[in-house]
Amino acid sequence: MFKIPKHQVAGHQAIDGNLGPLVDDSGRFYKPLQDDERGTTELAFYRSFSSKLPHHIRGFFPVFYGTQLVEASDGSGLRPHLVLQDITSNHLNPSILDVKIGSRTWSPEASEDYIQKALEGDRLTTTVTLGFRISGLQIYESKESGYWKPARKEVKSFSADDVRLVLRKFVSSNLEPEPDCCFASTIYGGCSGILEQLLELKAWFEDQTVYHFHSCSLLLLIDKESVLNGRTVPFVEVKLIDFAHTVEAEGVIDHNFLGGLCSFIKFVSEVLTDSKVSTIQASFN
Ligand SMILES: O=P(O)(O)O[C@@H]1[C@@H](OP(=O)(O)O)[C@H](OP(=O)(O)O)[C@H](O)[C@H](OP(=O)(O)O)[C@H]1OP(=O)(O)O
Ligand SMILES: Nc1ncnc2c1ncn2[C@@H]1O[C@H](COP(=O)(O)OP(=O)(O)O)[C@@H](O)[C@H]1O
Repeated sequence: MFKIPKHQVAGHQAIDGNLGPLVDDSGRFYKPLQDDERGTTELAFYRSFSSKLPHHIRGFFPVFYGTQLVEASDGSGLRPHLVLQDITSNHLNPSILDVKIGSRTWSPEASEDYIQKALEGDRLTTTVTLGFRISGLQIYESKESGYWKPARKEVKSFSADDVRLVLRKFVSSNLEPEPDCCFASTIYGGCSGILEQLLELKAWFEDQTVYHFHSCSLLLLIDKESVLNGRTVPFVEVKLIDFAHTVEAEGVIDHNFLGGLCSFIKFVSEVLTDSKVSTIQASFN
């Protein structure tokens, strides 16, 4: 039984008769293959990536189960879909950030029209200034208030300060008036926290000359309830998604992705450092 994903935060959506991804009850995510070269590019990536990446890096990608003909969400009939691991399955209230990495979201091989359209989006968002932009998000606050899931238009207008605030809210038990960042040390810090995972990815990007990941996103998923429940290992995942513009690197490092990743790491580190300073100050008061 296919359903519209409950926890999708960006990208094309299977609502109002549009073409978008579907999920099933067994933890699989079905992404429709686009008709143009974006579909063939993404399929070629998923078919080849596991043999080209070192073992310790493969876990940063959703598991790929092949393709399947599925009734498309826009009513256009059977269409091949990528069958992927649904990263959100098994989580009742995940908080999710989709962060599109790179100060350039287009591949040099793209058409002039596509480059112009992408450039406009890059300039209007923090992509050019920060080397990344938040593409979408949902943050779970509580049973009473549910999720904060700002509209696409609001997300696109985020400034650098808005990004800082979002990164604070992501690891807080409250969103207003001032996020408390009480989960920062467990979720951003720690030996399997987000920062450690990003640094592991960065170490690989400093060296890898296999792919250039244009317009690819980091999907950060956390489950604050797992921290509250005192799980020894809280649920914190970092995944890479969207390879519709990923091309072979031809022996050159992906400086576009690497630069954006370093910039994003700096933003996350600052939230962690500030939260430690606040904890120390509070202990003196
Ligand atoms: O036109 P938009 O604004 O919806 O652009 C889409 C992007 O949305 P965003 O600008 O980040 O909100 C969208 O980005 P997200 O996945 O939402 O981060 C994709 O980049 C999509 O392109 P493609 O299918 O990967 O080629 C983009 O779709 P296409 O227009 O290239 O089909
Ligand atoms: N494997 C996955 N499991 C769960 N959710 C996913 C998965 N891949 C993508 N998503 C969700 O779908 C959104 C859009 O995915 P993406 O691959 O970027 O699509 P598009 O090419 O339409 O931009 C992401 O922001 C995320 O919320």
